[in-house]
Amino acid sequence: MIVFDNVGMRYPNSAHLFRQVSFKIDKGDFVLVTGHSGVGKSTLLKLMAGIELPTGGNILINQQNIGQLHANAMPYLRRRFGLVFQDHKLLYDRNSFDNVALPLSIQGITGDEAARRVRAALDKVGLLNKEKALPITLSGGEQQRLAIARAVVSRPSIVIADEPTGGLDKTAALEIMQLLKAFNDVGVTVVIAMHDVTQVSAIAYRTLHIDHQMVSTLPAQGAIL
Ligand SMILES: Nc1ncnc2c1ncn2[C@@H]1O[C@H](COP(=O)(O)OP(=O)(O)OP(=O)(O)O)[C@@H](O)[C@H]1O
Repeated sequence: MIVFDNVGMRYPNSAHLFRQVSFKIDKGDFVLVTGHSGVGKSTLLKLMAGIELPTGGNILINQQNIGQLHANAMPYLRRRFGLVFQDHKLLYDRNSFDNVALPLSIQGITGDEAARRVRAALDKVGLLNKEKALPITLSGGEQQRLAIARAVVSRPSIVIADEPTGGLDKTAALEIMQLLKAFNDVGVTVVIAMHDVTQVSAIAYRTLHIDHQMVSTLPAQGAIL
């Protein structure tokens, strides 16, 4: 569970992005973070994942206050999260298999166990037949699916995706959303930042809308696929 309790955030030498923001995301929720460009969607996701720390208030991840965590504990917290960025952050000199294996090798998981988990993740995103392909040879949608495989290979309980459908056509965008929904259907909490929600109207979700330094919670919208 993710709890924001009176959270404030301002970058150095900048105005406040948020003031006294409070909300709760329950385990298994499927949440969209919406708002216009520059309003702070990416920052909100970074705060959730402990990549940025708030300048006020408290953020709790599964009852742990991340502001009070020892620096040594941060890597363990981050393992709960699978992160998907709009620009993929793939390694373009490594093939698909190696890209997905990377988070496992950082955790010391190698050999047969790693190979089994990498192939299971590639299979889930429909890229098992592309394990030897370099990312540059994949389409935009396939690269994004590869980034999702890399994000879920460590079996995170929360997947955070920043504009995961950016730059994709409607069909590829819907595929990505269905994929994220499939992980959500087996219990993974999914939080997605998205400025254009019209692409995903067929998916049920809760919305956190950011406007004027405030975050409001809107009820579920759309219909189940
Ligand atoms: N590391 C940083 N240091 C200083 N300012 C930052 C930093 N990161 C973001 N900002 C500023 O904070 C504001 C919010 O940025 P953020 O990326 O969170 O917005 P966003 O809603 O995700 O935007 P977009 O939809 O365009 O991606 C912007 O004005 C941005 O310039």
